[in-house]
Amino acid sequence: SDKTKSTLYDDLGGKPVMDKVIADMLDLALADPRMAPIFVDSDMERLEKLIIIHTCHIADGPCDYDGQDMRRAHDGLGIRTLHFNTLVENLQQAMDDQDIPFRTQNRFLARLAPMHDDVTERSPVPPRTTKADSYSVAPITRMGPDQDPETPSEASP
Ligand code: HEM
Repeated sequence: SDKTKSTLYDDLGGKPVMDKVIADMLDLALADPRMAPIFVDSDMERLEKLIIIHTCHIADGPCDYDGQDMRRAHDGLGIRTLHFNTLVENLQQAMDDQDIPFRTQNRFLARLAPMHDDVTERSPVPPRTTKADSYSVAPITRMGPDQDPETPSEASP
């Protein structure tokens, strides 16, 4: 590879800028009451370090992320598309604050967007229990019109 060509990580401003961007992104997320509950059980110091290494790796910086894969890391946290989009907004705000050009921001966001499905969960579909289901099925199968106790048949004494 061409060592004289800058990486996306370089274009984003390298470690001094990106460490600050990630710290600010997490501060913004924790300050948002829709986001904070998702982080309650997390060691934020550890998480910040891992995300700094991971984002550096994603942006072709000089870092090797060997932590959990994204699906496993986020499993069971209840993260929805709303949370994903909010964190992206927090990240954009943090990058704006460091005067990272939009063009460069978008190159980075384009590498994060495909992780949406690994990070988020869909809401479970509730079982379909309507009044119509129980009324139309249960009485008819349990007894026919002849056995209706309210209308004794002609044959009964
Ligand atoms: C592209 C999007 C995302 C990336 C690249 C990413 C990256 C990471 C990384 C590298 C870790 C550490 C994994 C480990 O513990 O080994 C992590 C954990 C975590 N992420 Fe994300 N994340 C993303 C989206 C989100 C979103 C949208 C939320 C919620 C708003 C979130 C909340 C968390 C939490 C709470 C943990 C820590 C879980 C724990 O304490 O074990 N992440 N993420």
